[in-house]
Amino acid sequence: MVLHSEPHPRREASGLPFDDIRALMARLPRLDGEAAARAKAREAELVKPAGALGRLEDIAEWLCAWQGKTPPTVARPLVAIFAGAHGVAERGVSAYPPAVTRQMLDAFAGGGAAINQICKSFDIGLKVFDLATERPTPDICEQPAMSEAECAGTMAYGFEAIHGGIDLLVVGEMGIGNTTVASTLAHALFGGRPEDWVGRGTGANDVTLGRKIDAVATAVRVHGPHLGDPLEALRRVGGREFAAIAGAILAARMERVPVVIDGFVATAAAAVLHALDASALEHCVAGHRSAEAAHGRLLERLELPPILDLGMLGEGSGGALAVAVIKAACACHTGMATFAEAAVSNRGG
Ligand SMILES: Cc1cc2ncn([C@H]3O[C@H](COP(=O)(O)O)[C@@H](O)[C@H]3O)c2cc1C
Ligand SMILES: O=C(O)c1cccnc1
Repeated sequence: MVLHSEPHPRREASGLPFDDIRALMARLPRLDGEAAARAKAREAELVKPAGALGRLEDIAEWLCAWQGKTPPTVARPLVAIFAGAHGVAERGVSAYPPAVTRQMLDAFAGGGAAINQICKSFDIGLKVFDLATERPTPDICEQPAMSEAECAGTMAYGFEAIHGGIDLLVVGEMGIGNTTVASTLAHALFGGRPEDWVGRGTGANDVTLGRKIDAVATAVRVHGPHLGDPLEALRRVGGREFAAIAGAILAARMERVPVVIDGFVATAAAAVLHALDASALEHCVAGHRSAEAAHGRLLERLELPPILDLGMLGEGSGGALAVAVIKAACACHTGMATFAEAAVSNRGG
């Protein structure tokens, strides 16, 4: 496991750092249609009834389309966990105290967290990005979480997730209180009522749940007039791990690295890119639908059906487990014999 710490907004000197992000968003690469067509044709030849591998066939095609090659590979998958700390957590919006975030960073480094075991089980790399967790972002109910420079700089820091020649990226997170932030972002981006987007996170009781709903409603009211721009929403009612995840997904798109989105929190970060450009998540799959009810709602809005539905809670864990399915899809697509090679009679009609 590799631990990275402290993001540095690199663009303090620049006038409008979001312009750089918008410039990237204006030139998103598209999928490789020829690779996708080759993959589809091969699926039809493999020794199985047509469509018998179900969604695995779509996944293999998606990998080829975004990696721009047939056969695809899942030889160097990576889970990137972005850790952030949130001023809003001081409002008592989580079942756990804010100190747990840094304690979990130690657990990741020591190999004792759930995500360590899942990565080990399926030979997945793990990098943890500590986004200044000793310095929580201001309470979003009172102030913006980040300046524009810090937000854009943290997105740029997220770009580093794809360095090192990876062929599949899982985006995950750690940050006590961040389901409240995710709910606020979702409410800011999609409207509705605060309670539509709020759930129990790590196990909030009814009192804590009430505080979560209040916090979401307050933050959206305080920043209301500015939330029409998704990047403004990200910097005002988001947090550092949200910015870094959005940046990592964007960098992966530019480099044609397919992405697996983990739970509710990672999906809320991804939703910012989707709000900027509805095609921005075409290189992504949802690895897992978490126990948070609002996650399902968000995935429906983004038209991202989850691969798994196991009631897991963040840390990249559900996304990492989905890598096992994606590896199997890749192995079948690559290693299976065709009807001709296996000398099995193809169907007559
Ligand atoms: C020990 C522990 C390990 C975790 N791993 C992920 N989360 C998950 O819970 C947090 C968000 O939930 P809330 O908004 O209710 O605080 C995030 O850190 C998330 O990844 C954890 C939470 C805890 C307590
Ligand atoms: O789905 C998630 O990301 C999630 C849900 C609950 C708690 N922490 C994270």
